[in-house]
Amino acid sequence: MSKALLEVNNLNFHYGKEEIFKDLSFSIQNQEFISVVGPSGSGKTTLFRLLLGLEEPTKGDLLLRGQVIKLRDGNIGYVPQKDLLIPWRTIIDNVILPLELKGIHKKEAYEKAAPLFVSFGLDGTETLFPSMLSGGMKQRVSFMRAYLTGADILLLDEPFSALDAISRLAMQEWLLEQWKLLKKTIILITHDLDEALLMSDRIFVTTLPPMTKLKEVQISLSRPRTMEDVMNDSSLLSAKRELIQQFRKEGEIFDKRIK
Ligand SMILES: Nc1ncnc2c1ncn2[C@@H]1O[C@H](COP(=O)(O)OP(=O)(O)OP(=O)(O)O)[C@@H](O)[C@H]1O
Repeated sequence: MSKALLEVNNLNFHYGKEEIFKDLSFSIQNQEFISVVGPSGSGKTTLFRLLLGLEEPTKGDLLLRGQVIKLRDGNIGYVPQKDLLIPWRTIIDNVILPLELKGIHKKEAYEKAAPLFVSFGLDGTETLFPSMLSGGMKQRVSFMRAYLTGADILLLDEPFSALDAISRLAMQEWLLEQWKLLKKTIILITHDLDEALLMSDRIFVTTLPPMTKLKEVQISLSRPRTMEDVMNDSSLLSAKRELIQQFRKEGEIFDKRIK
């Protein structure tokens, strides 16, 4: 296998006395689609904060193309659970924000963003305001904004959790197309197992802190995939069973801790 795009080596991190990661190591290859699933409070968001350079490891390395990740170096983009669009800026002014922050002139930023509106399914929304868009459209705007940072890796934190089932499925299929087209590496936090099975090359399962190891499930179903393929594939059924058993185990540990 080629050299990893992202490498996490012996990561240690704690909030005060609470140890979240202890000697955690993993790596991610260029253009992989990784989902992260696991119980609430197991450190998924904290892992994203470390990758974004918003927290510093107590010990260990986080390397992107062999270089230590620095605070907001712009090589990792982020799509949050809530779109966090600025309500008083038009859609195009929202998406060019990362370019403006880099000091790129507004006219040039518009020229860069404008052609993307069609492929992001947002044609005609340029001069509208966020409140005029559906939830799925707002998440596509948010994704376009992260893409325009020029980042190699996009971190998606439950981006579809607020959408209804039909919009969610449409967005999942849309995201898979974009991932293939844009040739990015995606790490997606989700609580939806079917979503993880549909999207991922590998699923990382987080465990309650202190986490020393990510359990990993490889999804070998061929692409392109649909949700029907996921539902009809018997090998995925056993992957799902394995994931559910893992969650039950974590649930039992959690129950013991709170009793
Ligand atoms: N800023 C903080 N200060 C102190 N402790 C924190 C902070 N953020 C998170 N924690 C604690 O760290 C642990 C991991 O939290 P984190 O939010 O990363 O988990 P998570 O897996 O993303 O959870 P969820 O699925 O509920 O979003 C939890 O015990 C949480 O209470």
